[in-house]
Amino acid sequence: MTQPEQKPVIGFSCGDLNGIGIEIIIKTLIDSRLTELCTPVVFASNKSINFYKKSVSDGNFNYQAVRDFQRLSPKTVNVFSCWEDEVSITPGQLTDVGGSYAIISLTEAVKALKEKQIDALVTAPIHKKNVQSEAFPYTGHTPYLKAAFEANDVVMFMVAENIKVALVTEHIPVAEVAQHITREAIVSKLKLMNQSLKKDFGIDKPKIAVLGLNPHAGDEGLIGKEEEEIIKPAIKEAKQSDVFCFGPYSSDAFFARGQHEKFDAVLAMYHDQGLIPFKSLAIGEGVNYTAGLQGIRTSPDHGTAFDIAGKGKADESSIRAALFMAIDIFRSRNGYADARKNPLRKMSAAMLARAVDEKIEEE
Ligand SMILES: NC(=O)C1=CN([C@@H]2O[C@H](COP(=O)(O)OP(=O)(O)OC[C@H]3O[C@@H](n4cnc5c(N)ncnc54)[C@H](O)[C@@H]3O)[C@@H](O)[C@H]2O)C=CC1
Ligand SMILES: NCC(=O)COP(=O)(O)O
Repeated sequence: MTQPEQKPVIGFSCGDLNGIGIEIIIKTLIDSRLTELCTPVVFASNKSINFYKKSVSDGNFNYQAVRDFQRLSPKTVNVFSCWEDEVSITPGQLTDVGGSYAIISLTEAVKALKEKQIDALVTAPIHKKNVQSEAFPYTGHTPYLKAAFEANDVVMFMVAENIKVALVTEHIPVAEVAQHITREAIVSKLKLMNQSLKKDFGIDKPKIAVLGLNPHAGDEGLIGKEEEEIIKPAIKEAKQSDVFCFGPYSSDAFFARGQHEKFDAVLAMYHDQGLIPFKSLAIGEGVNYTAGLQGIRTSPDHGTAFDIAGKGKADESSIRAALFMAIDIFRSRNGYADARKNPLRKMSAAMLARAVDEKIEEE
């Protein structure tokens, strides 16, 4: 892996072979100026890259194929060959092949992230259904990464310039949401958000809003008890752990009235409660970040988009934002560590004034 002051090595997993993943990766990395900021490594195969090169208007995408991280070129895009097989690529179709090669790419990339061969990983979208297997029983990248890194907890953090939204529950049926809203889960997500906002986004004293679960945040217990019995006590507990958090707020008007602008981030109770306002306000430039993980993983905020796959119509703005965010977080984490290397630097002037010099006995 690179030294902090050098440019980071950023891996890309290719996502579903029949989705828009490889197309948006090519559309992003075709801009050769990016190699001044990072060394990109795409986990895929030459043939799959060549297949999608055609759907990019000028098709003029240069790369070098590698099988050894020692041979990465810092001057061009590197394609790390994960398979040599002849694979049938059928854009727009939900096939086992599309899913299984997505997982080959992802597992190879995550291995590289864990072994610090790459500094951060940008994942292109997978289809949740066709990746299911005994080896991959996960409803997405987030739970897979949590298991791969043996993390106690992680939080799905949707991040854009103008809005940051994290989720308590992710990909579970709506019928099961309420039973997963627990005090422990909320406190854990709040602590992870707080830590991530400081360490990854450089916000010293983050201010977090917590949404309610029920209409009108339960209307003082009339329309559901979760706010009174679970969410308010969780906010109180998190505050005692130095998390500057407030709520629960009624979610229906929260974003429409611009309340999110008064906070550094918002914790939503379930997927659509957070992602509908997020995607509407991030206007195509939102990033899905897995906070709480030792490794850095970002992703575009959209899915496989089978309806437009292979047609050259996919917009790469979100995956480009995911790449820039991965680079920023890499820098921010290193800066955070550096700034705290010497605790003396954190001492206030008053503390320094009160400090008494250690007596050094003369020989
Ligand atoms: N990070 C990941 O791996 C993600 C995976 N998914 C998965 O993707 C699959 C399809 O999900 P959907 O709900 O249909 O959402 P989707 O994001 O794939 O598509 C929704 C609509 O947005 C359009 N769209 C999406 N990305 C676009 C882009 N970059 N440029 C232009 N148009 C774009 C699509 O054409 C479609 O009309 C599901 O299996 C879902 O679970 C969804 C979100 C993230
Ligand atoms: N709605 C976000 C999504 O589907 C991505 O999930 P994950 O793959 O990042 O866990």
